Amino acid sequence: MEFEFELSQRFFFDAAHTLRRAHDTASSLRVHGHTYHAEVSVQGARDAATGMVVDLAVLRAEIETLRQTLDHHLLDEVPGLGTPTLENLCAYIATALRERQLPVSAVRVWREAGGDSCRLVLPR
Ligand SMILES: Nc1nc2c(c(=O)[nH]1)N=C([C@H](O)[C@H](O)COP(=O)(O)OP(=O)(O)OP(=O)(O)O)CN2
Ligand SMILES: [Zn+2]
Repeated sequence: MEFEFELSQRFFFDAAHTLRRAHDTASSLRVHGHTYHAEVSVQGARDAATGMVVDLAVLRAEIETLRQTLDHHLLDEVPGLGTPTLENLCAYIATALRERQLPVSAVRVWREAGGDSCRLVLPR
């Protein structure tokens, strides 16, 4: 029987943004920062030779490359992100890593301070 595994790695980044929205706009409109936390999950069967779904060192290296496009950036100006919401951050991270041929199954992004969290589950 072939098992399916899910590996996950976490990272964080500090970034600024503004957020235009109908509700409670004053503070959100000013440029301000957050510490964002993210967790990327990859899913699949083991490679018979390596016993791995994907080498965690490879995943970590790809995440670090991606992280550099977000950390200490003004998210409003990050190409391809769109409005800097948690949803768009999840989609941005998932898209970037899938483009690197990683079998991403889910991405979660959250902010500890306000308790906000968003999880994106991708179809297989
Ligand atoms: N569907 C979504 N709704 C909202 C999002 C989101 O990402 N998806 N984000 C926000 C705000 O960014 C969030 O409420 C935090 O408020 P913000 O003005 O950005 O910063 P604060 O300092 O007020 O929040 P802290 O988390 O306490 O730093 C709203 N809706
Ligand atoms: Zn904010």
